[in-house]
Amino acid sequence: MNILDKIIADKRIEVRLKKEIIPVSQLEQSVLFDRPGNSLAIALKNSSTGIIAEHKRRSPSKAVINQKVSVQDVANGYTIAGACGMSVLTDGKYFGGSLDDLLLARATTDIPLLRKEFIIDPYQVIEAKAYGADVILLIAAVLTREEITSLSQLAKSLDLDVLLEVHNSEELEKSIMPSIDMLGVNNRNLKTFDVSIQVSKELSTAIPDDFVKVSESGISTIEAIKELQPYGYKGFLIGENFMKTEVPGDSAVNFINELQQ
Ligand SMILES: O=C(O)c1ccccc1NCC(=O)[C@H](O)[C@H](O)COP(=O)(O)O
Repeated sequence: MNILDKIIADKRIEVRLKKEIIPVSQLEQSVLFDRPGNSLAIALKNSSTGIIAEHKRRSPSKAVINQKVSVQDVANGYTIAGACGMSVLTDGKYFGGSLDDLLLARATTDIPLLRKEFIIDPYQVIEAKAYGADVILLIAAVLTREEITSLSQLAKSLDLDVLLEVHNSEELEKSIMPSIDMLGVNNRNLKTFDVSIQVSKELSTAIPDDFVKVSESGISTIEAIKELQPYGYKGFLIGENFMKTEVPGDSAVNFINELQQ
């Protein structure tokens, strides 16, 4: 079993248990449930830099990245840096994240927040809204077209943006639908962990112009972004490059300043 299959198998158990502990009716009572969404797609369209900065403590491909910084400091730093949005990993077992991280980020910043999660069930979309997300991630590699349709339509009904992630042309073809706002090309193969921005370049022409294009993973230089912009990319999801430093917010400030020059 590859790591992605393991993550999804664990996620199915986690979601089944969570539904028994916190029913949907309780999630819907969250004060954040009626909060209007702050669109990441619009922020990216209007930005010349397009950085989506991620909070990521650890990952299957890099055991420990940063266990020391507080999510509030990171959210504050990314906001000061002028990031278009912040991605918050909420998976506990493989990434050391939590829904509390999302809540604390929400309490700290008004910039669009992406719930970075392995979403396989409508319950997790409702949970994302209840904990303050503005955007959900759907990963084409683990969902059928029918699941992508129903999960993305639910998200839209809750005023959440949808970032759909693909890694190859088959995943892209099955995912094109009007309830998707942004198409993210993951430069990391989630089964082998190989990373190459060439993947974003190769898939770019197959992405229809009505979707905001986002390049995800393995981005650590200004040059990589300058290389990807001519392919139509407006968003750049960066995790490890910021989080591996002592003060991720300061690294984001320097990076975004340099990108603007
Ligand atoms: O990062 C991993 O090792 C990973 C492994 C398996 C599934 C997902 C994984 N990462 C999630 C992400 O999409 C990245 O955190 C995100 O794109 C940022 O990537 P990076 O800038 O390379 O940290």
